[in-house]
Formats: sequence, structure tokens, C-alpha cells
Amino acid sequence: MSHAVTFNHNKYRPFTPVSKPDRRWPDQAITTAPDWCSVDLRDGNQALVEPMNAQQKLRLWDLLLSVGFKQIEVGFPSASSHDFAFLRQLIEEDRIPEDVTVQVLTQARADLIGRTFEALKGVRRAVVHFYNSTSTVQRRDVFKLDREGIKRIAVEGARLVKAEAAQHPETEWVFEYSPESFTGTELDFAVEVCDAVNSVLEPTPENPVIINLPATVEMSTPNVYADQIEWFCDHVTHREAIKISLHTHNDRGCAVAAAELGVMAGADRIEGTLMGNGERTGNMDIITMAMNLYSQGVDPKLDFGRMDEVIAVTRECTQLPVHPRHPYAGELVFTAFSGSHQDAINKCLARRSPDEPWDVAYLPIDPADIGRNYQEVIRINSQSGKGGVAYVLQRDYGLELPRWLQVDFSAAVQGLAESSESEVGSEAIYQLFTDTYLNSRNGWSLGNYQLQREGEVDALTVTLHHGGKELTATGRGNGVVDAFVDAMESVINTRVVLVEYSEHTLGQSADAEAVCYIQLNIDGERPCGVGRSNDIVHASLAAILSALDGSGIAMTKAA
Ligand SMILES: CC(=O)SCCNC(=O)CCNC(=O)[C@H](O)C(C)(C)COP(=O)(O)OP(=O)(O)OC[C@H]1O[C@@H](n2cnc3c(N)ncnc32)[C@H](O)[C@@H]1OP(=O)(O)O
Ligand SMILES: CC(C)C(=O)C(=O)O
Repeated sequence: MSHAVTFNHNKYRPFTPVSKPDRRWPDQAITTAPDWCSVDLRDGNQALVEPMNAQQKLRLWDLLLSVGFKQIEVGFPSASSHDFAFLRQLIEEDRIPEDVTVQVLTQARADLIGRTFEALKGVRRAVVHFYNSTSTVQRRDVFKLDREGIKRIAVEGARLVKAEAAQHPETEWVFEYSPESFTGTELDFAVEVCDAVNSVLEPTPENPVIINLPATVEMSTPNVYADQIEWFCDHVTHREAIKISLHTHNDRGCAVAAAELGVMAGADRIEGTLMGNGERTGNMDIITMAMNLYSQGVDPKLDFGRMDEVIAVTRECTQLPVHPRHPYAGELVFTAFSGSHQDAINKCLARRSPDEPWDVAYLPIDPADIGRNYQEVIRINSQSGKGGVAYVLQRDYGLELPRWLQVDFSAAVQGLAESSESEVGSEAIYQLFTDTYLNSRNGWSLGNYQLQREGEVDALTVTLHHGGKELTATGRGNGVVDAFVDAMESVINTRVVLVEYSEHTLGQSADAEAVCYIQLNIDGERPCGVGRSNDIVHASLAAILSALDGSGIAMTKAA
């Protein structure tokens, strides 16, 4: 394969690690949920091919409330009349619950800040989130300003939001400042700018400012981001009066990991979106991070118990598909196709008692917790093994196949899966089971039989049908199974050894059907058979005949 001349890694530079020999975050664990802020209606919306209409925004807003978000960034009202109108609608229709705070974004620019406060008029409580880019590249190429110039934008923004807020004391104001493109900003400069902003805002522990440190572009491994967060927390002034918020993007695929390590490094708050929708590769996926906490026994303070509804509404509003393997939410994430996984899941679920902590191989959480059922856990294709097939027959048809029959039957399922080159559904598996063991394969069927007890010995006379002909056989033995094996030995004139026998009823009642599973040894061949009847004796005889019938060679001697 020839390489395109443009595919040249020499064009790029590695990220600079943070020199931090005293790092503490690797020893931390997350034991409580951070404060969550959904930015679906702002960062998520600004990244959509077709931004949400008013109806879709309301739908998503209601969903976010029902999941339990207490802080929701609802838009950039100074940038768009739609965002402005949506915020007005929430305020004027009194749609913001007492315990929920709306947040709005604005650049640190006078006209935009003025318009932002217009949009917020009459709101009970709000987070005003202002930002300006501080990164080296944006300073050089976008703003063409030095550090002082960039700091001035931030400080002026802080002064303006504070002044605007002071004119509306009826509202409870919270300020949030982002040194946008924090991950491309020298750490000392990020601290310098945020300190300067805070010297205007004058936060206190009772009235803290939110300092949001965005990985506007994810530029390094998550450990470096965590180092940056810890370094920032160690050096910023008035840490006790600041809520450190994180807002990670997923350019390198590690937005959730970065946010998690960032929380370990001292952050209090997380901004993100459902399913990680957002600019480019998206924002941090709050579902994944919250469910990661949940799976560790930490209350995520968000309720994803109705995951399918969350997915349906999000998909409808964003018009974005959900990957079938999206963590926790995707259609296939609790499904095992491969044999060894199925076998392990099957055994763990069978052994598990419901009052013990969840500990099931390959399933990090109980699918039932998010409204999924076990139906989807095990699905069958050519990668599947006997355990999975047995699980499906047990789950859907109550058949408890003994291990040796699982082995025998899995070859048939494998053959079907390979020839069909597709998934094999539960009904097709059952049909194959019926065709393989329950329907006569070579035309033999059981007619009447008579059993007589003579002392310690049972004598059996049985009628067999084949191709319109009738054949009577007799046998003696210790019990009816033994007597029938004896009768069949005389029919095929070959030694028949009963190797395995297993039975169960299909239900609790006295007249419940019985299922009998048999394995024979005939000249080294080990045919298996299954019989099913309201009468256990009939089921046993039918199973033996099924095994003989299926073996083909044996019964040709009788035909
Ligand atoms: C990482 C993020 O997601 S940040 C949020 C991004 N979201 C959005 O941008 C929402 C949609 N944006 C918009 O509709 C528009 O950009 C507006 C209304 C906000 C601004 O519109 P305009 O002023 O017409 O245009 P534009 O966005 O191109 O503005 C760029 C100007 O603002 C300046 N600017 C950009 N960001 C900031 C900032 N945070 N603070 C101060 N000035 C800024 C730029 O230097 C540039 O200045 P110049 O015109 O002197 O060259
Ligand atoms: C405005 C900021 C927080 C942002 O959206 C980003 O940096 O991605």
C-alpha cells in the first residue's frame, strides 16, 4: 500500500507533560458524584447539523429535568434569537423548577453580555457563564494579542457581568468563567487570568465562582489533563471560594477518562452532554460517566433507569444515531454472541442470589437497572457456543438441556449459523431442536405399548411404526427404560447402551409435560434423543427411539 504524501506525522508536535512530581490525584477515588451541568441545549445544540427547534428543545429540557439535572446550560441567548426566545419561554412559562438553575453562555463582550442579561430578566437564579480564549494559538492568530491583552478581555467581561447583575438584585446570580482552550494555555497564565477575573468577582465560600477549565480540544492523555487540573487547584488564589468545573471534549476519545481523572485531581463539577453529542467528536458523555459511578456503588445523582426513553428522546431531538455499542446505552452492550462469554454469563446468572452484590462476568451492571431485560443478553450466531444455546432454550422454552446434549446440539446450531451467515433467533433454534430430536428424522414412531411386572423384572411389548409398516418388539429389564432398550436391541440386532438419562417437567402442575433426554452408545456412536409427553414413561421411550432414529445406521437394520 502506498502512503499518501500528506500523511506525515512529522507535521505534529507531542504535547508537553506537566512537571509535577508531587501529584496526588492517582491515589484518589471518586466516592461522590460531582455537580452535573448538562450543556446539551448549548454546546450539543451548536454542533448539530440542524439545530433543535423550540419543540425539540422543550422535549430535551423536560428529559433533562426528569433525569435529575439541577444545572442546565440552556443556550447562548446573545448569539441566537432562538436561544433567546427559548430562555424567555422557560422563564415566562415558569418552567424552571425551584431546585434547578439555568445557565447561559456568552463571550466576554459588552454587547453580548448586555443582551444576555436581557434574556435572563425575571429569572429566579442563573449561572452567567462568560469566556474568552486564552490559548497560545488563539492569542497569536485569532486575537493577535499578548497575555495582557487577553487578560484585559477577561477582566472587562467580569466587570461587565458583575455590573449587569448588580442591576437585577431580584435574581440570585452565579458567575462562571472559562479560560476557553484551557488545554492549550500555559498553566501559569490560566491561573493568572482566573485570579484576575476573581479579583473583580470577589467570590466567597458562601457565594463561590465557578471556574470552568475546558479541554476545548482534547490535546493530551487524560493523566496530563489531571495534572493540569491539580496544578491549577494548587496555584489558584481563593480555591476555597471556587468551584472547579470541567468541560472536556473527546478529540482523542478520552473525554470521560479525562473528566474522571480531573475529578480525582480536585474538580467539583462536570459539564457534558447525553451520549456525548457536541462539537467535532463531541463533549464528555454524562451517561457514561454517571453510569461508571453507578457501577462502582456510587450514587450518580442522575437517574438513567429508563435508558431507552433517554435514548429515544435524545435521538429524536438531535437527529443523531446512537452507536449500538455506545457504553451503557447502545442496543448491543449487554449482548454476548461469543461462546465463552455466554457460558460464563449463564453460569454466573444461574448461581447468583439476588441479595448479593452484582458480580457477573462480562456484565459490569445488571441490565435490568436501566430497563433492559435478559432477553438481549445472549444472542446466537456462528461465534456462539453451547452455553448460549442452552440459555436461550431454557429462557424461552423451559428446556433444561444436560451438558452432553448441549454439546451435541451446539454442532447443529453452529451449522445453521454458518450456513445462514447471520444471527439465529430463538424460534429458529427451537425449530432446529424439534427437527433434530423431537420430530422423527428417519420415520420411526412409537405406537402402543404394554408393560407387565413379573416379580423383579419388567416385560414390555411395544409397537413401532415405520413407512406404513408396523413392527412389534418385546424386551425385559429392570424398569421400563431397560426393557425398551432390550426390545430395541433385538430389533436392530446390535448392543445398545444407555449412557445418559435426564428428565424434568415443564411446569409445576401434576399434569405438566415431561421432557426426557437420552444418550445411547451404539457401536461407539453416541446418538442423543429427546422425548416429550404428558406421561414420563412415554417421554422416556420416545427419547430412546428418537436417539435410535436419529442415529440412522442403527434403525436401517430394522427397516
Ligand atoms: C468552545 C465553544 O464552544 S465556545 C461557544 C461557541 N458558540 C458560538 O460561537 C455560538 C454562535 N456564535 C455566534 O453566533 C457568533 O459567533 C456571535 C454572535 C457570538 C458573535 O458574532 P460575530 O461578532 O459576528 O462574529 P464572530 O463570532 O466571528 O466574532 C469573532 C470576533 O469576536 C472576537 N471574540 C471571539 N471570542 C471572543 C470572546 N470570548 N471574548 C471576546 N471577544 C471574542 C474575535 O476576536 C473576533 O473579533 P474581530 O471581529 O475583531 O476579529
Ligand atoms: C465555552 C467553553 C466552555 C466551551 O464550550 C469549550 O471550551 O468547549
